[in-house]
Amino acid sequence: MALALCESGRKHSINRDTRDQYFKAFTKDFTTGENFKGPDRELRTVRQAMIDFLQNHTEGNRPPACPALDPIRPSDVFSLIDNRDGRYMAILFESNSSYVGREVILDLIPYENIAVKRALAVDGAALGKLGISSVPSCYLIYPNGSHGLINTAKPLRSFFSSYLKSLPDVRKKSLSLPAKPNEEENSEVVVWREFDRSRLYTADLESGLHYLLRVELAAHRSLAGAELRALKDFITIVAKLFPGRPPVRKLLEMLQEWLANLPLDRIPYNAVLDLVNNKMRISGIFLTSHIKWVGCQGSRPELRGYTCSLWKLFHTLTVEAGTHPKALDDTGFEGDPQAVLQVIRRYIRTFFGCKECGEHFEEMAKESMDSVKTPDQAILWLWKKHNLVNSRLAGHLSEDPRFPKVPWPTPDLCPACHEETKGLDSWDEGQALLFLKRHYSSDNLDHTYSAALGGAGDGGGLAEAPEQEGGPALPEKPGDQGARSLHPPSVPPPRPGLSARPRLGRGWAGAPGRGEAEAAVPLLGMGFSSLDMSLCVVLYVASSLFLMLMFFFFRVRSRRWKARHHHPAV
Ligand SMILES: Cc1cc2nc3c(=O)[nH]c(=O)nc-3n(C[C@H](O)[C@H](O)[C@H](O)COP(=O)(O)OP(=O)(O)OC[C@H]3O[C@@H](n4cnc5c(N)ncnc54)[C@H](O)[C@@H]3O)c2cc1C
Repeated sequence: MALALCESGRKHSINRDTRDQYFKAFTKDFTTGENFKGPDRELRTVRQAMIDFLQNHTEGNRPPACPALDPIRPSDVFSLIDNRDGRYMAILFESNSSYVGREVILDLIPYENIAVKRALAVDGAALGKLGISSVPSCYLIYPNGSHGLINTAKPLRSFFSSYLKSLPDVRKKSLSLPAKPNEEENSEVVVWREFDRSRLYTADLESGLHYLLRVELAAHRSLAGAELRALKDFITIVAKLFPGRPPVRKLLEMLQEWLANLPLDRIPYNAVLDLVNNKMRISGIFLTSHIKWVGCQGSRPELRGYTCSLWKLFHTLTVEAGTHPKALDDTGFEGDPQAVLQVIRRYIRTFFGCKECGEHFEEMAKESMDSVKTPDQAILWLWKKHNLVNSRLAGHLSEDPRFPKVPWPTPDLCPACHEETKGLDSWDEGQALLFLKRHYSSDNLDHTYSAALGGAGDGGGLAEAPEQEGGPALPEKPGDQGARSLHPPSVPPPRPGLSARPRLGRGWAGAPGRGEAEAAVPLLGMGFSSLDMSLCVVLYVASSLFLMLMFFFFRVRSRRWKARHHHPAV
């Protein structure tokens, strides 16, 4: 709860077993706390009691991180306008009994470049001057001195808080990170791409697919058994449901058909890579070999990126399955509402580089994936679990201060999704489902910044070194501290085609060795891949057998003919 953020001394705590006890910050003497006896034990009542307790006890031994919770006078707003301090100043006008102002003040504690105050709607003249006709309302003074009422769809705490958090330059205070050892790395220039949070960017999905197929899978030298089945099923689902551009869809379809018709029970990863790189130079097939994050950009190279794009891909797949019921016909997955989720689950378990993340996901899947009975429930299941992950990771070192982990969609993206029930934020799941179907649909795909579509063989051309702008947020080696579980390896980006295997960080299961990477080098300098060479060997053996058969066939025939010729029937 936000209250805990105010204290640098003891924590206020609630003993839920018996009665609520509160401990003042910086209490030195032994104490059993102060009892609270409210009218009920509802969450809202307890939360408001905590706010009262915090507000009342702060006079003497005030925790330095705790902002003032007492109201200012409405007329003080005018002096705040005159004496601005370069930050945003938000003033919540509310009635005497309202807690919205204090809740928004507490919600914004972890954010910088903004201060929030509250005022009671008692001075009609001042309210009139400010144009306030109803409460609660939020009056905002901008850093440049302009000011006015803000417009939110509903006058609720979550809407005010979300609006204020999303103001330009309002960021989560960053937790101190260990300094990077290399000065040069710090001076890396990252070009920022402006984007619209309400759109889904093709560049993110395609960069994610490139990473998945050419980097994440490359940690597996060869694929057999359960791994191969997990890959086949995942590629089937993606090939049938990926809503992106036709050349990428065609590549996925080709890969899926190849995997589906494979007579072998073990394949080298290089064979997959050859297809992804379109070594056969089939026209109309293309997947970028460049990473270009747009909606998944991080404010630092090690933040966001791949894992963000993976979530977006997964949501897109569940939504496509929910909105195109026939898409999985003839795949063996038709009619199974859990199919997409179960295939995603096996991908995460088998291939996702962040093992710790995979374990968390598996726990959630074990707990409730079986309860999914319709494609719409599958969409909602993934959405809810993603929000659970968001709340678990809020405040984590892997959180990008520019993209705080908050329940999604935020009220500005989907006002209809948010409700307040008994004073607590709640979701309208029907509206959330509609929103998810819109947001993750092909109609919402934005091709801005996506790679120019190359001709045959351009995807992963041999001479092409991939650009890796912003750096992907690589899942990191298992076993490292959770907080640092998504750091990029300190290695150059992979070179698809030529030694196509990336040099991955320690601990990645099956990270390829040098010898294997060299196996992907074109053989005989003639552009033959290992797939081409194995096909040649098979053809060679088959034609030799055929020639030998023909030889014996004609030999036997000519002997019979000779025998008949020398001993004619009488
Ligand atoms: C399956 C999986 C499990 C993970 N588990 C862990 C873990 O245990 N520990 C860890 O440190 N990291 C984990 N990660 C990574 C982590 O969840 C984030 O991807 C990463 O921190 C980057 O966060 P982000 O800000 O880009 O937003 P992300 O959480 O990656 O979200 C990407 C985008 O999806 C949209 N979005 C956000 N929430 C939702 C939602 N509820 N429904 C639909 N769309 C939404 C938003 O547009 C957001 O920008 C996991 C990733 C995946 C794919």
